[in-house]
Amino acid sequence: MTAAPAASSPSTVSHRIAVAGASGRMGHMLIEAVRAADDCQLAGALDREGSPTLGSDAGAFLGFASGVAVTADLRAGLGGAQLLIDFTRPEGTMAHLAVCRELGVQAVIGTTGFSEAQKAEIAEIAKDIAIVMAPNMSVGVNVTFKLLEMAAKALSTGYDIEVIEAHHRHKVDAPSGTALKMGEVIADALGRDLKECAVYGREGVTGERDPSTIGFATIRGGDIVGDHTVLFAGTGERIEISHKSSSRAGYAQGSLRAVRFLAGKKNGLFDMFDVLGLR
Ligand SMILES: NC(=O)C1=CN([C@@H]2O[C@H](COP(=O)(O)OP(=O)(O)OC[C@H]3O[C@@H](n4cnc5c(N)ncnc54)[C@H](OP(=O)(O)O)[C@@H]3O)[C@@H](O)[C@H]2O)C=CC1
Ligand SMILES: O=C(O)C1=N[C@H](C(=O)O)C[C@H](O)C1
Repeated sequence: MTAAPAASSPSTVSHRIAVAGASGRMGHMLIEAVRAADDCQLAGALDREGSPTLGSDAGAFLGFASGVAVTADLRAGLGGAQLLIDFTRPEGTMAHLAVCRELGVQAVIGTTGFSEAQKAEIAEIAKDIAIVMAPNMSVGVNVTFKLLEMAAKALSTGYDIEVIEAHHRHKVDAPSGTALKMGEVIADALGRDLKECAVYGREGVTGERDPSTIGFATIRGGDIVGDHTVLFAGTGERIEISHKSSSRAGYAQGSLRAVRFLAGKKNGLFDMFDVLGLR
């Protein structure tokens, strides 16, 4: 009888992953998730120039030696990796992607706040390398997008639609990428263009609500991980569809599902609907 290889034996490791924003909230979560996954291996860790973590072991915050030093040298950080997981800022992601393209490294992008021009550039880059990009990697949020599509179609007249989101005090973009995606899903389901019907906050004498609009409200405070509610307000009733994250672990686990989905793919731009089979 042949013994099965140990779960952590090198023969089971198939995904060599670099993590960008290695000292960030998501960077830490991802390094921990990669460490815990039998089929993943940390192959690079990036932080930007000036970061106090440069040169230290990427696992130090967990008290373990990963053998990977945090670097700001993109070619050194990506050289040994098959894939980059990037949760940073749009300008950082764009710089990282340029090197990924050069080296043939795939990418899972969780960063939010891209401009339309940056999104178009990412679609161009995806002609050369395979990319999964999504404003929210959690399974629950992506299922919520599907619920919203169904609700919007069923409640297409007589209901005012408002997207309300709350996040921690450190978040720099608003509305959240997830809230914007919720707006897009609803607008698409209703045959509207979000660019034309979105209302981002209200102040002063606004006049009565235009029923064709989709409103957004943003709350920032404390350590809220991420709450999203879509309100369909009708006459005599309200429907609320909510998702609340109480941990970032779901974003990291979703990212690893995206890593596995990309295995063997040469190019193309995908999202979590592709990864989760929700399209
Ligand atoms: N898709 C999803 O499921 C999720 C997406 N996000 C998104 O991920 C991103 C990061 O979130 P979070 O981890 O909370 O943020 P943090 O601020 O905690 O971490 C960001 C990391 O990126 C680094 N960074 C910032 N700017 C640059 C740059 N120009 N180039 C390279 N690195 C840079 C930071 O370095 P430094 O510390 O030096 O500034 C830090 O290490 C946000 O856009 C957020 O919206 C977050 C959670 C889930
Ligand atoms: O910055 C965050 O924290 C989060 N950002 C993402 C977004 O902008 O939607 C996803 C999640 O809500 C957490």
